[in-house]
Order: sequence, then C-alpha cells, then structure tokens
Amino acid sequence: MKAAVILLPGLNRDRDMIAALTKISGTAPQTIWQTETSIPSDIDLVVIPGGFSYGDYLRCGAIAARMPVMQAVIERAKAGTRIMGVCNGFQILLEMGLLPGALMRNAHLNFVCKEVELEVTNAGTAFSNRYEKGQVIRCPVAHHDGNYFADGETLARLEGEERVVFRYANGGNPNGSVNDIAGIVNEGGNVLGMMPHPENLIEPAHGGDHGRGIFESALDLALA
Ligand SMILES: NC(=O)CC[C@H](N)C(=O)O
Repeated sequence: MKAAVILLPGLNRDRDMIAALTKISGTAPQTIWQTETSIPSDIDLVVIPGGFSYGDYLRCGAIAARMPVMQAVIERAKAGTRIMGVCNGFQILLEMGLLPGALMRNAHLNFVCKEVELEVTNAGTAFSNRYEKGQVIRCPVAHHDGNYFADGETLARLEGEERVVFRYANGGNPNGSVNDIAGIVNEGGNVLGMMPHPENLIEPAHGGDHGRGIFESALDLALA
C-alpha cells in the first residue's frame, strides 16, 4: 500500500503523520500540496492530517474543503481508495460531504489536550481490523471543535450500519459528542474520520503504541 499525505497551510500534525506512516510502513508517504488537481494512481491511502488549516476561519475545515486537491480526493473516495482524516482532517472530510454530521465547539467551550480511552466498536473496517471488537485503546486528543453531532435519522443510520468505529469509553467523552462518537466511516467503509490522534501513540517514546493498529489496518500490512 502506498500512502499520501495532503498538505495545507495551517496544518501542524502533518510531520507527525508523515513520521508515523514512515515508521510503520518503512516508506515515506508522498506529500500532495493543496493546489494539486490529481492524486497519483499508485496511491491507495490518502491521509488528511490534523491542525488548523486556514486558521480555522469560517468553520474548522471549511476553507480547506474547497481547495483544488479535494476534488481529486472526492473522486478517489468514490473509486474506493482509502481516505483517512484525523482531527482537522475529520473536520475537512465533513465539510467536503464525504462523511455525514458536523463537529461543533466542545460542549465545555475549552480546548482539550489529553489522553482518552476509545472503544473499538467496529473491528471489521479497513481501519480497525487489527483490534478486537470492544477492545479499549488509549489515544491522545487535542481540539476545540470535536463535539460530533448528527440528526436523529443520520445517527440511526450510522449506528444501524455499524459505521461508528471508535467511541469515547468509560465515561471519558472529552467534548460532548453525541453517542460518545470519536470516529466514523462512510457507507462504503473506505473513508474514516476520527477526532483523536493515533499518530501520536505509535511507539514507546510516545508512552505506548495503541494507535499503531489503525495504520497497520489502513496500510494492510502483513500481520507480524
Ligand atoms: N489538532 C487538530 O487537528 C485541531 C483541530 C481543530 N482545528 C480544532 O481545534 O478543533
């Protein structure tokens, strides 16, 4: 699997994402600047990292979602390529309409930067198959707009189709997200958006490696 990381002004987790993908896959991902209009055909995982694209002006991710490269991301998503958005990347995927719902200001109105526990509620997706269903993993969060919301009909669909992949566990919802939702996939299962940062928990120097399984799944790495 060959990965690419989308670059936009204001992102600040791109280097962490590139480092994680390089360490886990053994190959540096290609980087693609926002003004590019196509994604090379040999790329089978596109990652939109976290940060503050365009300073979070208008709404988090709203301006980034309208950059030329995103049209190519939409086309690749429709063609079944794996797309993964983390934190600001999740916000961008929502603004692009590739995932349903919205990420509102955290319920307590404060920026939250800490480690949380996540339950893997669906271990059958392309992004979570290295975990067991119900497994609780640790993962850092760092955001001010992580309060996931969707209307009742959308939520019922997400839950009914088991598209909630990660849920904040053990009463540790850090932002007020409805149904404790931390990460969801699209209908086709090839687009993941998640608020926590798995790229920041992949090696002992990070204090643990619970985030690794997401990349190992997404990159379809051979099981050790
Ligand atoms: N770490 C991030 O990606 C931050 C996301 C977003 N800008 C927020 O603060 O909500």
